[in-house]
Amino acid sequence: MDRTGAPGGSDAAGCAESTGESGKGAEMSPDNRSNRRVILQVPGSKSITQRALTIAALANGESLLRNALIAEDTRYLMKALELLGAFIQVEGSEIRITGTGGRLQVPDQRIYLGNNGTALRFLTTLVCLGEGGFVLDGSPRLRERPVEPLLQVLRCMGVFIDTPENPGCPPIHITTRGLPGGRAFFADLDSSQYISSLLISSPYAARNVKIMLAGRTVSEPYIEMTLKVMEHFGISVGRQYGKAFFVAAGQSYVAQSFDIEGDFSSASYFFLAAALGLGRVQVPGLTAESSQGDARFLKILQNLGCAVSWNEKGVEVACEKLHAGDLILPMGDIPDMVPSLAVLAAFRSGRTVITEAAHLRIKESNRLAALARELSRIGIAAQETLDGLIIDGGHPHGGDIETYNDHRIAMSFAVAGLVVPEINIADRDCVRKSFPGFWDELKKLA
Ligand SMILES: O=C(O)C1=C[C@@H](OP(=O)(O)O)[C@@H](O)[C@H](O)C1
Ligand SMILES: C=C(OP(=O)(O)O)C(=O)O
Repeated sequence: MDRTGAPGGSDAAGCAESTGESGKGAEMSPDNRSNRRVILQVPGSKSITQRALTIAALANGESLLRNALIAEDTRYLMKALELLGAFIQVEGSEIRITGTGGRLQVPDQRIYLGNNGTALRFLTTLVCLGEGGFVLDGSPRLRERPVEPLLQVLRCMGVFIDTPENPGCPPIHITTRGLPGGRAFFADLDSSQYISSLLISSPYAARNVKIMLAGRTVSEPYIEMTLKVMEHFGISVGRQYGKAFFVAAGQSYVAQSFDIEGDFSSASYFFLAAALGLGRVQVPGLTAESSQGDARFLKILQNLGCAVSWNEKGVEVACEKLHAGDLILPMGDIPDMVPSLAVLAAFRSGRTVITEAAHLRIKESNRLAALARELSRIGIAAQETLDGLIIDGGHPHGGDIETYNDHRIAMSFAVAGLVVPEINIADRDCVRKSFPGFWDELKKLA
């Protein structure tokens, strides 16, 4: 299936159409809010910040990251990288980081990562570059998030790894004398982060690394993003048809200045607001040529009738009326967009079938279960399937929303709360993971 989402493409397989009366658009903006222009700021991309931090921590010399995300996840990662020997200074959204040159310090404590899945996966390979014993650990939820496919590959290369408390999950005990390198096979993965992790640290392995992918790989745009950030810091990776990657041994990253673009995942909540008729939303700092796969959410909105326009500052999204009708949307490549899409589906006339999204079960919460349950709390029929959700749009009403300590559940339902009175988010603070300023920005739409 074509997943480009280009207008006229088959991104939205099904039979969406503009019905004139039955769409919810008219009801969504009873007070003509859809015409006002609201400028909303988003922080730097979480995924790019975490790649740049990890790579800069391996580089020789001082890197400067501008417009970095400073939030709970990146703070946990920075603390971890400091324990491993990097020197880091934060001023506003700028991070100066002096790398280790790949010579890691062995911390005298476990490395605690909260619920930062990306950092857990990235550091699992990175600590293998050291000499000694390392323990990676995190919150109770992180202790349920799997790393086993990556551990198997690292064990095959000769690293000693133990997960004494929960098989394949943190705490991860790693005893190492450097990353030996060699061949790595992955099949039918539930996270792209294993591949990004191996790619990032492979230049420092003792031998060349060849990564081969068989079967299904999820969240593929994140692998491209990894390659792009590696390239920025001076390392290019050989590849064959997107299914094999080759990293030559004996290389090192070169410290760089790096401007980090705005975060499309964070911006999706404001795009959602525009789609629900809450204003012409402008988000500066985003680029149409982004390596962030989540930019595809805009294509989905366009296919549903929203107007998306770009200028040199960023993007503007506006929506008079959403197309009604049944849709099938495969979301395997952009899992973080599913909460935003699910809330949109709740307000749209017709059935939305979200597929290829089984990996949402291993995120900050089991997002498929969480979304089905919370949508039903606001009166929307939503059913979990093997690999996604079936949502029948309708007329959401108020309700108390449980967040499961998941920032994306909180932020997507918060936007629903701007359309429908009395949607109360139980734990507002959980947005600190990726977007501490979220509530202040959202106020501009209220
Ligand atoms: O590499 C990354 O920065 C990420 C990859 C995705 O995870 P999976 O590859 O585990 O789906 C995404 O959900 C996560 O928020 C960030
Ligand atoms: C899944 C996410 O992050 P991570 O895997 O890094 O915890 C997310 O931010 O939605």
